[in-house]
Amino acid sequence: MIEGFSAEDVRAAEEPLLAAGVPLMERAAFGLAMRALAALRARGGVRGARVVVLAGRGNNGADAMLAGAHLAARGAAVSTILVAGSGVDHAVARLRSQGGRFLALQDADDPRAIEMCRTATLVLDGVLGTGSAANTGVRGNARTLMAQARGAIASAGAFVIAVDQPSGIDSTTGAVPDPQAVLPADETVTFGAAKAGLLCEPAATYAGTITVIDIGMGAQLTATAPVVRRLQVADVRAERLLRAPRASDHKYLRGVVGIIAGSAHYPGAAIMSCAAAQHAGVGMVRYFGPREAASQVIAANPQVVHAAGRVQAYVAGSGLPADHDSQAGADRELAAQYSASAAALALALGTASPVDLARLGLGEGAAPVPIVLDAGALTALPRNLPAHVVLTPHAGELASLLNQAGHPDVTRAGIEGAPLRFARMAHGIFGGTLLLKGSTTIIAGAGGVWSQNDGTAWLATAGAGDALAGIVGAVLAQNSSLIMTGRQDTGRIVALAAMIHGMSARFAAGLHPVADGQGGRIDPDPNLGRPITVPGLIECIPRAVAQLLSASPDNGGTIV
Ligand SMILES: NC(=O)C1=CN([C@@H]2O[C@H](COP(=O)(O)OP(=O)(O)OC[C@H]3O[C@@H](n4cnc5c(N)ncnc54)[C@H](O)[C@@H]3O)[C@@H](O)[C@H]2O)[C@@H](O)CC1
Ligand SMILES: Nc1ncnc2c1ncn2[C@@H]1O[C@H](COP(=O)(O)OP(=O)(O)O)[C@@H](O)[C@H]1O
Ligand SMILES: [K+]
Repeated sequence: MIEGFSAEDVRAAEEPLLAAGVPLMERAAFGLAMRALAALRARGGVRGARVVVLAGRGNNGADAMLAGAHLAARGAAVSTILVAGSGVDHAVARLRSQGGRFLALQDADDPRAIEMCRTATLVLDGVLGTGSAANTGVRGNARTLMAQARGAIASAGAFVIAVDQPSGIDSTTGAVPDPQAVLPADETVTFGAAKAGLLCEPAATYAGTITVIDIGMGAQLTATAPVVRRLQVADVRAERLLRAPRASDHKYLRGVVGIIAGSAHYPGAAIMSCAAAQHAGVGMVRYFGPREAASQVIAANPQVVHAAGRVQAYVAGSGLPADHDSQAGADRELAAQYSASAAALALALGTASPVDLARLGLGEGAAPVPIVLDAGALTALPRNLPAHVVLTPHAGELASLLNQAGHPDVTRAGIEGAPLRFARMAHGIFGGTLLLKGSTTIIAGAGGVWSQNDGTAWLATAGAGDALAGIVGAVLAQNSSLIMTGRQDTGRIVALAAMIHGMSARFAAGLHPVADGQGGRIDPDPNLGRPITVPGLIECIPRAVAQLLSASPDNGGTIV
């Protein structure tokens, strides 16, 4: 599990250690230097490599310079641009004593600074860390330099390491107030604990891979709730969030999903959602829809059952248009789908009428089960939804929901610029468990906020959301009784679904982890790979599930 804390909480955790004389900065700088050495070794070696340190006047710059001193001691040519004209004295002195050279920036347009960047092998961005008071981005000369240096550093092909965080991001929220002046990093080496902002967009895009350096303050943070968490493969295995079927299982014990999606005019979403749910390992998928749509769904997925009846979770709304009234008025099939979706929501809320129950093929006394509300089911929502009602909007759909809820100024672009903030805001208004789709998926629920980025940008393809809804439905169905009895956090299970979806996409795109030759694994750059289609993604879901199960003690498989 990666936990992301607020800058404030990390600073509070550091305080007693600093007061006790624990050398946090030395440890941070050493850890940073080790990562920098690894990057240099992978790029032709350390001796003679040109390292440029961008150092602000605070402790972030000091970390970068102290790491620079380690690199200089091993033969790298280290040049430091003191972007505020000066830096922490003892760090300047240490680096100077190892032969480091300095440019104290007085003129933001000093051509020598850009020239240094243009020939760099490695850049350490130590302009600003958690000490940035206001959410303004980098200011002053440093701002001008950062904006100009970006192009020069990119043209040099230099490897960029952000020290603690990319300078100018908001450490806690992930906001990037001045994107033109933020240097995109290949790796962020962060100290003590991940900062929450690194796990959230848009900052996450600038952070690259995140390495947390243990500087001995873990114990100080154990009592502090993280702002965000990220589920990892090892967590799924350790917590047994997925289980392989037992010899005694029959299909009803493995979970049944009911899918209320699509129509004869819009069958694609239903086909993909049903297929995704089935590939994620449920015992059965029931399709609730008109006969003509069902025949298309079954032609594509012969195992799907077109008969109402008991399920452990519903998925409603994928492939149904959002403008209910005009659509449903003209189309009886759509009207029937909307009312089935409303009936399933009523069942989840415990307010289903006999008519609702009959529509779902259930008898009196049927118990509430979890439900996913996607696309066309995401309108006119009641408030204070229970956690087992899962909403899966993208930014545009969330903007409409918030507009309807009395926030007319919220826009899609606004949400994309601050997904953590708006996901929490929407969760505060509607309750339930909210999954906000995007390049990083944010899940806000009663148990806290999760941020998953297991996918690839190849996922930005039509139908990927329909597959996600099916996978969420499948894992909810498999965990239905745990969720409904309060023994499992819905958000954690929804984060698992986002993870399965992302991993499947990476497999489909050819982004398989590879062995590093030392018993470890290297994840390839998620921006490489190849185009995917949603059917291709769906074919890879079993492989993702297998990987998540493989090392669990009762399964004994091998890592794929
Ligand atoms: N507290 C500690 O002992 C530790 C701190 N560490 C490092 O220290 C960093 C925090 O250091 P500081 O608190 O000194 O803060 P920073 O180094 O992040 O920045 C503070 C300096 O930047 C300037 N500044 C603030 N906002 C600015 C803006 N918007 N534009 C331009 N300049 C701005 C301020 O004048 C101040 O001098 C962490 O990110 C981490 O890198 C690590 O060494 C671990 C231990
Ligand atoms: N750039 C990206 N990087 C990673 N994942 C993405 C990216 N863009 C979209 N996704 C994911 O792809 C899916 C798209 O869903 P959605 O927007 O509902 O598409 P559709 O309506 O076509 O199915 C979501 O799971 C989203 O998180
Ligand atoms: K920094």
